[in-house]
Amino acid sequence: MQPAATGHGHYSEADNTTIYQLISDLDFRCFCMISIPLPILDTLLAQACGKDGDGSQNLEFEEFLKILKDARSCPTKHRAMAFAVLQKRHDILETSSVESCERGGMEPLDGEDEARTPVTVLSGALGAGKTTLLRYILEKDHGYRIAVIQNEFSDEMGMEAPLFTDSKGNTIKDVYELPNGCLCCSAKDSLVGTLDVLLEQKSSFDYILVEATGVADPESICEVFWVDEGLGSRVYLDGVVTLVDAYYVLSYLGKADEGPNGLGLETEALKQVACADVLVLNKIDLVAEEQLQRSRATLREINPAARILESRFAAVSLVDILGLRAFSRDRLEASLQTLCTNEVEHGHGHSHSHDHSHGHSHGSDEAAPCSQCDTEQPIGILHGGHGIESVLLHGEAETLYHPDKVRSWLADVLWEGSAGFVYRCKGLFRGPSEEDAEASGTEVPVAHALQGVGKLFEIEEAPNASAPKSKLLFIGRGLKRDALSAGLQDCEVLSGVHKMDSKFYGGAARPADAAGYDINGVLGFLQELSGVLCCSRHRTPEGPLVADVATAGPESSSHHQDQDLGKCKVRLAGVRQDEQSCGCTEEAPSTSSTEAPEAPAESVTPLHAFLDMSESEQDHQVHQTRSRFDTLDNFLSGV
Ligand SMILES: Nc1nc2c(ncn2[C@@H]2O[C@H](COP(=O)(O)OP(=O)(O)OP(=O)(O)O)[C@@H](O)[C@H]2O)c(=O)[nH]1
Repeated sequence: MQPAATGHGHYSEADNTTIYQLISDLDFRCFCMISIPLPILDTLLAQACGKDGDGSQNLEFEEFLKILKDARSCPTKHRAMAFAVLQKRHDILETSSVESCERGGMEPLDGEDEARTPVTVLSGALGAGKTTLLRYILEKDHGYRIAVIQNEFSDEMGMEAPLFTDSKGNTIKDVYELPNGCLCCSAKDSLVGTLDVLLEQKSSFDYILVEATGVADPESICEVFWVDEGLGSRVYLDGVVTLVDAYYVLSYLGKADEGPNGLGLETEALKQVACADVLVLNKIDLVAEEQLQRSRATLREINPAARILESRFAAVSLVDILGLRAFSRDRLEASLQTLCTNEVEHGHGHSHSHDHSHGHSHGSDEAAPCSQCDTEQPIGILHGGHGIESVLLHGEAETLYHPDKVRSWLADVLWEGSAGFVYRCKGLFRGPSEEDAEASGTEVPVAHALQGVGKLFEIEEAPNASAPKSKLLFIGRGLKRDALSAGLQDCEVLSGVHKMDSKFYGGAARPADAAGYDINGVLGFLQELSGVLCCSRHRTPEGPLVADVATAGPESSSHHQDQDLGKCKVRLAGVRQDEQSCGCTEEAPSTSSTEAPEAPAESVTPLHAFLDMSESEQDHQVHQTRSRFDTLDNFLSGV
C-alpha cells in the first residue's frame, strides 16, 4: 500500500478515497497517539462504514470501526478521552491501565437523577465492621428499598450468605452474593452482570449497597460505575463509605511506611481511606481517647476531604452515609471548604510541609475550617508517616484555567503518573465555559468541577457552585507537589492571548510557545511516529500557522509492529524543541501555504541519548514532551 504522500516532504490534501486504506493499515497504537480532528474522524468513519457491505472486514476491522464510532460519539470536549479509550483497547501503555474517562454516569446530572439508582460502596479492612454497618442500615427505617450486593473473597473465607432483615424483621430477598474473587479483580464482571440483572427488576428497590471485600481496591470498584456507559445511564455512585477499625487503624495504616515495594494489604487499606467520601471510625468502644485522637489525625492526614464519623457497632446516622451525592458538582464546594492548607509559593518551588497530626486535629464529626490555616496559601501539603499525602493547589482569585488544558494535564498526571500516584482528586476551578473556550475564547468565568478516582476523572461545568478561588485536591502517594503546581500553572488562561488565539494554540501566544516546537517538528514527529502524513498547511489571515493533519500511514505496517512504549518515548522525545536533532525551530516558519513542509532531517532523539538518561530524566523528558503533545492535540483540534 502506498501512502498518499507524493514523496519525501511533499504532501497533498487528504484524499478521502485513500484515508480508509491508510488508516486501516496503520498500527492502531500509532493511530491512537494522534489526535484526530473531528471532521477527519467523520471522514474515516464514513469511509469505514462504506466498507461495511463488501464483506471484506475482519474482526480487527470491526474493532477499528467500533473505536471510530466511540471516538466520534464523544462530545468534542471529550475527544482526548476518546483516545484514551483507544489506548486502553490496544494496551498501548506498559501498565495496561490507562482507563477511559468516558464517564458512564458517576455524577448525577441535573434532571437525570431520578431515572438512576444510587449506589453506595461500603469498603474497609477485614473485620472493620462492614457487614455490621450493612445490617444496621437494613434494619433501620430509612425509607429506601435497598438491594445488597455482597462479595466474599474466597469460599474458604466465605460463610453462608448472612440473612438480612429489614426494620420490620422481614428477610430481605434482594441480597446478591457475587461468586469467588475480589470485586476489584475477577469478580468485577460479575458485579456488572449482577447490577444488570438487578436493574431489570428495578421496581423492587431504589437503592443499591455494595459491600466490597476487605482487600478490595475501591478505585477499581468505582470504575465500574464510571466507565460502563450502559450502567452509568441507570445507576450512579452516590459515595464511598469506608469502615475503619479504630483498634487496628494505626498499626494497619502505619505499615505502609515500608514503601511501595512492601505493598500488602495495608496499601489497600490506605487506598480505601484515601478514596472515601465518608470514613466511619468504628469500634471506638475498644480504644482509649488518646488513641482515638491519633486515629482521627491519621485519617485526616490521609484524606482531608472526607467526613469522619465515629461509631460503636457501626451505629451512625444514615443521612450521613446514604444519599450523599458525593460526586455531585455542587457538593464539592462544601467538601473543599473544609480543607486548610499550608504554604508553598505557587510556581516557585518554595515549599514547606506541614504535619497535621501535631498541634491540632479537626474533630471527629465534621472538619471545621482550620484556625491555624485560615490564611489560604497556593499549595497545602498534608502528610504524616503513612506514605499518603494530600496536595491542595490554590489558584489566585483572578486566575482562570482552561478546562481542556486541565484535562490534558490531568491525563498526564493520572495516567502517566507524572506527579506521583494519585488515588483521589477533586476540586473546583475557575475558567472559561466550554462554549467560550471552543468558540472565540470570550471569557465569562464559570466554575468547573473535577472528580477523580484512580485513573478516572471527569470535569464538568458547575454553574451552581461558586469558586471564588480555584482549589484542587490530590490524595496519593509520592506526590510531586512542584510538578502539580507547575502543571496547574501551565493550564492558566493567559490574559489577552487566550481570547484571540486559544482556538489554535490552546491559550499560548504562538505555536512555538504552545507546543514548544514548530510545525516542522510536529510533522517530523508524526511522520516518524506513523509513517507518512497527508498534510496541508497555510497561514491564516491573522498570521498563525495552521496545520491540517489529515491522516497518517506507515510506509509499511510492519514498521510499527513492534512499537512499544519505550520506542514511543523515544519518538515522543523527538519533538522536543530543545532537541537539536529534531530540526525544530522556535519561531513559526514563514513558509507560504503552497509550500510543502520539509520533514526534518533527523526527527528522533538519538536513542543512545535517551537511553543514557536516568530513569527519572527519561520520565521527565517524556512528561515534558507529552504535555507538549497534549498542547499539540489542542492545537490540531482547534483547526
Ligand atoms: N467491639 C466491637 N466489635 C465490633 C464493632 N463493630 C463490629 N464489631 C465486631 O467485629 C467483627 C467483624 O465485624 P464485621 O461487620 O463482620 O466486619 P466486616 O468488615 O464485614 O468483616 P469482613 O467481611 O471479614 O471484611 C464482628 O464480630 C462484629 O460484631 C464495634 O464497634 N465494637
